[in-house]
Amino acid sequence: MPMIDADGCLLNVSVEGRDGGPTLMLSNSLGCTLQMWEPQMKALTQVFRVIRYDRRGHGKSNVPPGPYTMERFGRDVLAILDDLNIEKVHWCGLSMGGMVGQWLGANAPERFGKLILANTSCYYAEPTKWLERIDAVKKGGIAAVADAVIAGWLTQDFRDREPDITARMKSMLLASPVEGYLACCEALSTLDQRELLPKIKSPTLVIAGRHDMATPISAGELIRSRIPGASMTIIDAAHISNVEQPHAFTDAVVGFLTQR
Ligand SMILES: O=C(O)CC1=CCC(=O)O1
Repeated sequence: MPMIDADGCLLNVSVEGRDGGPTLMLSNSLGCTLQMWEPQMKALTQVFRVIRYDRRGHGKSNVPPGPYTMERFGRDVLAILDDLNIEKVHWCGLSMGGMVGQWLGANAPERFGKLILANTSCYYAEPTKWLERIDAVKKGGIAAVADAVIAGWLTQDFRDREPDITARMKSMLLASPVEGYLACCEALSTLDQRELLPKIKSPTLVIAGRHDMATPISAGELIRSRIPGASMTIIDAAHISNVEQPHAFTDAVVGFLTQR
């Protein structure tokens, strides 16, 4: 896996899949590494060259001091594409990954074919919940918020049915570097990309989770309504819908990206 330099921050990047196929870039949720896409990799790599990466502050990437911004996260992606000499990709980002996708679609449209913005938001009407989370993590580490976060990621039904997957997701969250996690929460506390959305010209699919309380269907609907021509699919899942409903998620991604 290459480490790619984005303005002095080394980012952990993985490139797999079909050589010469169209390229799809995947972008993670807060507190997740590129491993979160494991349920999709077998199917996606048969059709696409797939780029995954750990956002700065996460996984095996460096953890420079915050604050971070959506622009910084977007420029990190452009640095990865430049380093790999890749002109244009499709984008699928979940949660924060969808927020970075909004920034990129509006600010670097020539680099993106189609966009998939899953379980995401363009702003938070109640940013105080991020300030409270920052406070709790500063006092007690990520363990202080882990159970509540996991309850938002996966429905109770899924957690009862799939304790091993749930435990793996919790370990991934708990392994997040605290400084990186906090710097990302700070970026979320000031998020407002509502004015960017009408600038997005790429064909866009918004995916929402029927049981997602973190970025509810109404947040997805707001994004859909502001991006010209965007469509929306609802999956029977909570926030991390690609893990909770891997087949439905993969089908939605492949169907949208391969349709003419
Ligand atoms: O981790 C969460 O609580 C949910 C979330 C919101 C933005 C994001 O990336 O994850």
